[in-house]
Amino acid sequence: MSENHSKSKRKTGLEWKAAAWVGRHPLITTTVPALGYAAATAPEVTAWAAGSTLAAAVAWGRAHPDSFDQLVLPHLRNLRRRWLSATYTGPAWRRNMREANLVREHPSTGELLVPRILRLRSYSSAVETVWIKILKGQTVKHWMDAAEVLAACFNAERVTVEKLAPRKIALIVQRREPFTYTIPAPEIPATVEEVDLARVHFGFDEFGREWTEDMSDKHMLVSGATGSGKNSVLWAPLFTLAPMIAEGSVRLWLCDPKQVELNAAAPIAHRYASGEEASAEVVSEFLEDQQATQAKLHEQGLRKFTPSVETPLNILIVDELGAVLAYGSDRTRMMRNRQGMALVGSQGRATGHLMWGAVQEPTKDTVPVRDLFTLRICLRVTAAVHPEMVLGDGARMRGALADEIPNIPATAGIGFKVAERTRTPLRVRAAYATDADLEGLVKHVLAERDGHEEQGGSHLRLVA
Ligand SMILES: Nc1ncnc2c1ncn2[C@@H]1O[C@H](COP(=O)(O)OP(=O)(O)OP(=O)(O)O)[C@@H](O)[C@H]1O
Repeated sequence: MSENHSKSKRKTGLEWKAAAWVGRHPLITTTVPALGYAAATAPEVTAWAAGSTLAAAVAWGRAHPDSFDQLVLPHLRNLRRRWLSATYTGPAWRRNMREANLVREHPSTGELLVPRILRLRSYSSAVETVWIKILKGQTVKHWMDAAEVLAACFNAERVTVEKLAPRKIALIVQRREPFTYTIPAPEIPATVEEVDLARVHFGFDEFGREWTEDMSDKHMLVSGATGSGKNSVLWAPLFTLAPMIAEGSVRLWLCDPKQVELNAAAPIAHRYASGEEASAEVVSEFLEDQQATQAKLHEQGLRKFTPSVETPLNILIVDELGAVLAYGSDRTRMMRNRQGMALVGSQGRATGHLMWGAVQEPTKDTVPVRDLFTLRICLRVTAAVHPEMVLGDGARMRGALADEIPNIPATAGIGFKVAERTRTPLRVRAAYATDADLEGLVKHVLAERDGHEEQGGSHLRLVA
């Protein structure tokens, strides 16, 4: 058979196109007619059922916002974005595709071929991901080149393209930047009793909710390029912990290989090390302390510890993990640090020995103990692979576009964490403590400590 015979100039019949559409959208094509039929035949019953469902949903949302936000809200958001907004529904989608030059005419029938939406998920009010079947002959590059026009058409701040399969891509559409202001340093609780380790204040999330973390047993990793604001994430929780630091039930072990960032906290630290060699000493002392506590708990037949002055919560804070674990000057020392931090990461939680670390490049080569961190925060990074390295597989696809955060001072402290239950990335911003705030924090802790210390003696021992 010749080519001409196999390709008809007639378009596929509308009824077949409609049937294909119905096949692709079974839920909507069964529920809408069913509701229409019910409303026509039994309007009162339908109105009563609709009213009760609405009332139940409102009651649920008010009684238990957490489960409602987790189980119901995402579906409502998907529905609204996909079918009720003028971006992705039939004519609007076709218009947007035409504007972005992503449509084509069928060579023989002249029919307008439009890329097809396969699925949409609105992971938060700020981000949605749209799976698309692209046209034959189109490449990811066509779409990347059109990203700016698409953002304008969708009325979005940014659109990023991910390749999934030869003719399948995902558009990650970021609607808006929720943070246009700097968040001031957290308040210091007045007394130790007011400190809730399960709700340590870090800043705010994209929904305007307070961003708090349970820091009683978390190892925290903060990743971000230079100037992304990693220090603000390390400093913010110290404000909530201040009364415990003053009392001695939280002890800070600081490693400052770059010799600048954590310097201000030296006076309130249990140990402070500046430089690589001293940092290695602190890591090994920290491990010794962990092992001694393990032995003590074992002796007393205890399996769990509660922070107190006698059994304090110890936090090892390493300003630049790379310098301690990967590109420091002494290889043997780095291997010892790796081993030490691996033991802290795997066994420290039971004895109240936690580690918090900041890193610019979150690769396994730089942070071999990466997977041992139980709370991970990804600020602005320099590569598209970094968000996945820090936050886990699929995080970027779900909207953690940390590599797309503009490299400008106004975005410092903005990043993503992953919501524990849903694995959905949450955009957050850390509070920012100015030099004066840090000075105030240190003064406050020292003054409180004086009050606690009739017994005398300094908590600080500098490692030279
Ligand atoms: N949470 C924040 N909110 C607003 N601005 C911030 C925040 N954190 C930092 N900044 C601003 O960004 C600047 C750089 O921050 P910072 O030094 O903490 O970055 P970094 O990631 O630690 O960089 P480096 O790796 O070079 O040490 C700060 O001097 C401050 O002006």
